[in-house]
Amino acid sequence: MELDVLRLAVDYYHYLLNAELHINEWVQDRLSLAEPLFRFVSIYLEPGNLFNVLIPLLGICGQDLLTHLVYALSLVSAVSSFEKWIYPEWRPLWRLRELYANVHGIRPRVALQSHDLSCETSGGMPCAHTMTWTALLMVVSVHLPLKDRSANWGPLVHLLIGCCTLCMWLSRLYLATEYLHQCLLSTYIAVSLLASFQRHLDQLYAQRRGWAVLLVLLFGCMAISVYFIKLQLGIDPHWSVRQSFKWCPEPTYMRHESSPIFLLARDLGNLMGVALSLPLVQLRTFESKYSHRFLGIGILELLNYILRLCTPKQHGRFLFLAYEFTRNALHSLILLRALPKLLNKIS
Ligand SMILES: O=P(O)(O)OC[C@H]1O[C@@H](O)[C@H](O)[C@@H](O)[C@@H]1O
Repeated sequence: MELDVLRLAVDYYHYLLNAELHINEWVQDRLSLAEPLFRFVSIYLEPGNLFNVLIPLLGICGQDLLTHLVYALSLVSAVSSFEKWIYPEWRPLWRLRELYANVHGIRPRVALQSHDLSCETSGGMPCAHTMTWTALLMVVSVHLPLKDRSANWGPLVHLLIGCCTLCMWLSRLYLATEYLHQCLLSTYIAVSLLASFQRHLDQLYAQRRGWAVLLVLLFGCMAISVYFIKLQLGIDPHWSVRQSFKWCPEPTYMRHESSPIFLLARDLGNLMGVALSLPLVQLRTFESKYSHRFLGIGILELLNYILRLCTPKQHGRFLFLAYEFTRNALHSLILLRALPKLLNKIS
């Protein structure tokens, strides 16, 4: 009986995945005019660019906003990378190609175009672009200097956030990197995470450094355990990378920086930087002049850019991961701890 229910659920899930391919096809057919916008959104608003460009830029407005953004988005992005590592779900293009490759199976009457940006190497669920983008918009909305927030501006701000999020969904659907349910669930997860983050904001800022560092190390150990558990169970930990290699029309479109292990190293690095900078209760209230903030953040991001260019990609996986972990940890540590102290002294 239980087995029948399970089989029914699995069948329904596969049916849903196949049916949803028509949504991607519809978006590609009907909204091709907006392709430049969709490409812009997926390239420039991807999580890596948010951390390296947009968050520091927004951080010029104030330390409180910067601290809130780095802390919340590091958590949200880490959750997304963990989920991708534990259970990498299908992406529409992989699934469609697999269905067509199966000579005995039923082939759906769907045609999807593959783009250079479609060659992602991590799983489809959750959509990291959607999660981090939604979280960023929500944090920024909390800091908008609006009078009478609830009565007049509240609905308008929510409408704006909704439109920007929709634009990200359409971009991912158009590039056939995500299914619609993955976009919807990602927004739901991001909103829920942000809501509970907001509820415990004071405690989170007041956390002790030692505990937080221990927790990040524990997350790291969990990620390594997942790898070995999967090997024990006969599950390929690199399934998503292999799918990408199999179906990407041009291997040079694939990027080291989007592989699941890299994403984990990047996000654990960000989290470690946040953990090392705790407690943040006082630091986030440090005031400084805009011109000083502009200069300080500008110099830091220039150095970060040079370090990114020097990433050792050809000297083995371990060096690459250790470098990325350290660079991201230092980046958030400086943004949250060293920068406010330095600017406060100068101002
Ligand atoms: O999950 P998505 O939205 O398809 O994105 C896949 C990856 O795309 C990369 O460009 C991002 O740097 C990663 O953070 C992200 O995980």
